[in-house]
Amino acid sequence: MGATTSLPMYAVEDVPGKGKGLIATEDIPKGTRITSEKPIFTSGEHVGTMEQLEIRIHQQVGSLSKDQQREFCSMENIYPYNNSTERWRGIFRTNALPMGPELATGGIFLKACRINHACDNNAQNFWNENLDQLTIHAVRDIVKGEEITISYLRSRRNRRARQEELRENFKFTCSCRLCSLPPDQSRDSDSKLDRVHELDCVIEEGGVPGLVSSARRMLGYVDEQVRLWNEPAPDEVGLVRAYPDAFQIAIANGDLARARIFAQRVVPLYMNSIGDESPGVAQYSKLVRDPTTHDYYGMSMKWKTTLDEKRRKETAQGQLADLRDRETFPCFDDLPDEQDLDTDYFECRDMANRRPVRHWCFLAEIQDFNSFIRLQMTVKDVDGATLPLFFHTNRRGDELPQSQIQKGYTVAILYAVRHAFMSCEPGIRHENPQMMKIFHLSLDGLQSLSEKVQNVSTELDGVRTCHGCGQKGTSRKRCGRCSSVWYCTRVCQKADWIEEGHKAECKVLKDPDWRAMLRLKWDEFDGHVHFPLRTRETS
Ligand SMILES: C[S@@+](CC[C@H](N)C(=O)[O-])C[C@H]1O[C@@H](n2cnc3c(N)ncnc32)[C@H](O)[C@@H]1O
Repeated sequence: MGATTSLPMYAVEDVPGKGKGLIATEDIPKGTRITSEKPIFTSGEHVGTMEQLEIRIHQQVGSLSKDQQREFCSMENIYPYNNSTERWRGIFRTNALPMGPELATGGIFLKACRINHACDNNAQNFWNENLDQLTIHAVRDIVKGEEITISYLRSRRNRRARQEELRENFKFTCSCRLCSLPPDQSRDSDSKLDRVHELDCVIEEGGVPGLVSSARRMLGYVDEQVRLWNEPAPDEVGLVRAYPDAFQIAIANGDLARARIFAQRVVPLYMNSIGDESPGVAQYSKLVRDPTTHDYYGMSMKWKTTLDEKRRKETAQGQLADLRDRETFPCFDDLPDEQDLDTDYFECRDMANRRPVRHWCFLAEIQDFNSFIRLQMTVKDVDGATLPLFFHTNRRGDELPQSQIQKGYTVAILYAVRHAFMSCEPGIRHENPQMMKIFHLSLDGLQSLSEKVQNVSTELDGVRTCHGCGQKGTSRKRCGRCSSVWYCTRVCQKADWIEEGHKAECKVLKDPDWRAMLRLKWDEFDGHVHFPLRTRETS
């Protein structure tokens, strides 16, 4: 892949209505490097005005060989001119191809500049800074006799926008396959391209902060783009733009498993369109090996996964919630800010009417507390960050019973938001006691318990796992207090109670709030829930 054969696989020929163009002289499979070449001259990097460009081109053309000058002068010029300097500038502006993504520098390439445009191009031009050459790769299979085409457009918009851009910049009306679709198919194609463009704009508008603050929404948009680019058949030119976005969203939120999958999808797409010695292929191959090397890694860990782990799916039917799931049980940094409309958490209305799109719960372990004027705690969150928690309850009797609060217990706050205190210290200001609950277990104990419940309380074909020794069997001996765990023998049960700490867990397992927390459909919001927490299954 990416190799150029010694004989060119194309010929420069007259193409009706387009001047000259490149025609394939053999079948060219997708991914083939059709040509790779150095410019005969460039605009240079810092050309500010037309006059400067004119001077630069005059000097450059003057120093070309006679053959190169002849070739250059035979190129198309769509601009009027009065003298040779203006003519050369016109030829340069008609033909120069970009050397880099910034479009700041353009170059004249004797072969590549002969390639005409098509909106559904079958080849792609790319300035490869590793090779210091411009490459042209086939992005689709090209058959012998077919014209080789690239896209002159910044992005693929609807038919009208494309035609306007081409008329304005290149003075021709495109009649490619996409521009010549029958009206109903053209309408379908336009509405798909309009939607892709609309999604591009929203993703771009969110910028880097949006990758975290609106991660779910952004990934949903990219997912929609991928679906659109796959209809009716995969369009690699579109997909190669979408997957890097998906990678960035996953890595910015700590989801190594998905980030790696997205990086894996980028690599072959880049190989096909820009070649295996391109910086993009090197960059994404490295990210497949270790996605944590990306700059955005660590911005947030709310979707944290290890490389080989599958991200846990939303609470599926019958599946219990996982207290280690960072989306439902976020760390402090991933909570929405009191002042922001974080669309990962809220529907996009105004601040006064923001409505959650799902439920979430902040979990933290109590490190210290006092109730000098108001109840105040210092807590440690799921990421190990320490922060203050202040309670402002105005209704008398709403305060939490002091007996419930102890160092080492875990506090759970529904719909928690970040608050900046007068001292500028970040923390949580809490007002509604119904949104808070203290569990008499450490945070780690609570998280492990949710895992254990998932693993040992469920039965498969009548087979259960003994909570004491871990062996599988069909025993019917169940803890009579919490009814949540099974044992193979009384000996196992006794040992678990005394030695393995089931005594402390049992209290939590019996708690209806705990049971409801595991069974709540956290992703389905149809009104706020509060403590005492009840779901249809637990009430
Ligand atoms: C970079 S040149 C391409 C090579 C050019 N055809 C030649 O003969 O040297 C760009 C110019 O080619 C013509 N051209 C390119 N693509 C075309 C298309 N799809 N339809 C009509 N003219 C096209 C336009 O005049 C455009 O300004």
